[in-house]
Amino acid sequence: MNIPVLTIDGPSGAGKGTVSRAVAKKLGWHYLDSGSIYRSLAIAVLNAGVDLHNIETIVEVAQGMRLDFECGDELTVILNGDDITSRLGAETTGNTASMIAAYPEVRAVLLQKQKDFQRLPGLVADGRDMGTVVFPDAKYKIYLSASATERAKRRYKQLIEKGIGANLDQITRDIEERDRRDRERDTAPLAMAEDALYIDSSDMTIEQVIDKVINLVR
Ligand SMILES: Nc1ncnc2c1ncn2[C@@H]1O[C@H](COP(=O)(O)OP(=O)(O)O)[C@@H](O)[C@H]1O
Ligand SMILES: Nc1ccn([C@@H]2O[C@H](COP(=O)(O)OP(=O)(O)O)[C@@H](O)[C@H]2O)c(=O)n1
Repeated sequence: MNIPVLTIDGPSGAGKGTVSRAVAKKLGWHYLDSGSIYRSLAIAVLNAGVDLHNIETIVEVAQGMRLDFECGDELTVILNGDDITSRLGAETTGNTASMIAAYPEVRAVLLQKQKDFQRLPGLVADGRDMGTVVFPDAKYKIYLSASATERAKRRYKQLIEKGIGANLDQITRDIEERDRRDRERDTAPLAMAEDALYIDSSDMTIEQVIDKVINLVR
């Protein structure tokens, strides 16, 4: 398939979403926020009151989940007819997503849903395993990171700006715990693809990161 894909993988708070959206807009390409698929499943599982160790039922919820993405200025996500956008960014959602994302059976159900986003004229795909598992043949691959302290500060600021109560120490602990879980899981762990370009954004502005990524593609 000759449809170009740019993958941007990395840990929580590195700037993947911000950079991916800006780059997709500049290039006129589609955008896949794969984390929002795992986050939506987390909400579906929490809504259904399923025990997070009950893999079989989580897989059934994933199979039956109907998701619609509406791309305006902000991404709107409709889960089984309900607008869940306001719940997507919560830390509980991200942490639950990271727990259920560790199950290979869950990842297998969500794989094709993600591949289907590859459409002309191109795709920017953001996540943990975009360059390693979902789009291993992608033409352009980035691994975007930043120190855990810097990522926690960014996440804290982002939550406060959204009017969501947050505690910096708790967020730092959550980020470290999520990093560990995402890196150590057996299936599709967070890892840099061998052919990816590594960018550490700790001391870079958002614009500097966007320029670097655009230069890679052009
Ligand atoms: N280079 C940067 N410098 C400062 N803040 C940044 C930078 N990149 C991203 N941010 C901010 O950090 C927060 C998290 O970014 P986001 O794109 O959601 O990260 P990710 O998708 O990797 O979790 C956002 O509020 C964003 O504006
Ligand atoms: N491609 C992906 C994307 C997300 N995820 C999981 O989903 C969680 C939430 O992803 P996200 O990209 O929305 O999280 P943030 O980086 O925005 O904090 C991650 O911690 C991962 O465990 C994944 O396993 N694979």
